[in-house]
Amino acid sequence: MLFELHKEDQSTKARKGILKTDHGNIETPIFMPVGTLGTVKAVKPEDLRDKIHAQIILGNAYHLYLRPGCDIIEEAGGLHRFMQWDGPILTDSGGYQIYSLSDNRELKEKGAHFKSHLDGSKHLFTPENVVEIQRVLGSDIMMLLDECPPYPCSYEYAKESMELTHRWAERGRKAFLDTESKYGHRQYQFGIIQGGTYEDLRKESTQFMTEQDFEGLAIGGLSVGEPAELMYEMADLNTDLMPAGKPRYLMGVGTPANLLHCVALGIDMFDCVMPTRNARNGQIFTRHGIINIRNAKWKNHHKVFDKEFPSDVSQKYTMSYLHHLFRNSELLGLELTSIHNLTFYLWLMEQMRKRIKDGTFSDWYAGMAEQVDQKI
Ligand SMILES: O=c1[nH]cnc2c(CCNCC3CCCCC3)c3[nH]c(NCc4cccs4)nc3cc12
Repeated sequence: MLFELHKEDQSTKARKGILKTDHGNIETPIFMPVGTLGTVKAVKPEDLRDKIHAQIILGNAYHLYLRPGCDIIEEAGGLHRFMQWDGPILTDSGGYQIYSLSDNRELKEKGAHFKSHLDGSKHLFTPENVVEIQRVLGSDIMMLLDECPPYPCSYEYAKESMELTHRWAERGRKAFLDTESKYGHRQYQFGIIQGGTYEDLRKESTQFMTEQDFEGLAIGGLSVGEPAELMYEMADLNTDLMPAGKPRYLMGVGTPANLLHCVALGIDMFDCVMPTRNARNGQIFTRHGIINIRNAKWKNHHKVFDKEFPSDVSQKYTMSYLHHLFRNSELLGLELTSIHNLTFYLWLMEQMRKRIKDGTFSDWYAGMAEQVDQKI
C-alpha cells in the first residue's frame, strides 16, 4: 500500500502519514521541490538530500519530453539515473505546462495539440502517451493528463472542462493498468480533481476520481489566481469528501502561509515553483517573514538574517553581502537563496509534522502563518 496514515490532529484536519515507494519512504505532510529540467535549479542532488533534506522531487514530463527527449532518458535508464537522484520522483503529465508555456495549443477530445515553446514543432499529448512518457521517465508517482481551467471561468466552461478531464482520466487509468514499469520499480498514478471553484462540480469530480481507484488524488484547478480564501474554501470542501486513506496532493501551492493553512485543511503533499523562482528574484523566506534582498535598505546591513535557523546561508552570509550578490546578478546569489528557501520550506514541513505528532499544531499554525507572511 502506498500510504499509511499515522496521526490526526484533534482540532484541525491536519494529519501525519508515510508514502512508501521503491525509492524510499516519504513522511507527510511534505513539500516537493520542483526539478523542471531534471535539476532543481542551482542545487546539486547531494545538497538536496543532505542540506535541504528533500524527500521527493518533481520532474516535468513536458520539458523532458521536448529536451533531452524520451529516447535519451530511456538510454540513460530513466530519470533517477540520468540526474543521479535516487530518492522518489513525482512527474506531472505536462498538461499544465502546455497551458502555461505554449501559447498555441488546441484541446480536442483526442488530447492536447501544442507547439513546442522551443522551436515551434507540433506535438500531441494524449491520456495514453503521457502514461508512456512517464513510464520511460520511471517516476515513482505519475500524474494524469488533465485540463486546468483558468480563473475565473464560467460554470459551463468549468463543467465542460471537468467532463473532458474525466473522460481523459478513464483513458489514462486504462493505459496505466495496461502497461508495465520499465526499470523494475513500482510506479503509482494519481487522479486530479477539477471543477473550477464551483461546489457542485468539485463534489462531482471528487466522487468520480475516487471511483477510479487511483493510488492517490490531487486537487487541481486551484492556485490559478483565485483569492487565497477561495482556494482554502475549495480545498476544505475537497478534503471533506476525499478518502482518508489516500494521499492528497494540492497542486501548485504555495507560499509558506498557504502550506500552514492547507495542512490544517487535511492536505498531505505540495509543490510550487515559488521557493526556487522567487529566490532567483531575491525573495528570501524566513521564520520571521519575507525579505527582498534587493531592497536598498540591506546595502549596509552587516548582520546575518537568522543565526538560529539551520541553514548556512542564514548563519554565515551577511545581508549586505547577499544584497551585493543580487545587485551584481552573481550566480552565487541564486544558489544561496535557492538552497535557503528550499531548506526553509522543508524545515517548515518538518515543524508541522512534529507538531501534529505532539499535539501542538492547532494552537500554533495560524499565528505562524501570519508571522511568515510578513514583509521584513
Ligand atoms: O489543475 C492542475 N493540473 C495539473 N497541474 C497543475 C499545476 C502544476 C503543478 N506543478 C507542476 C510542476 C511540475 C514540474 C515543473 C514545474 C511545475 C498547477 N500549478 C498551479 N499554480 C502554480 C503557481 C502558483 C504560484 C505561482 S505558480 N495551479 C495548478 C493546477 C494544476
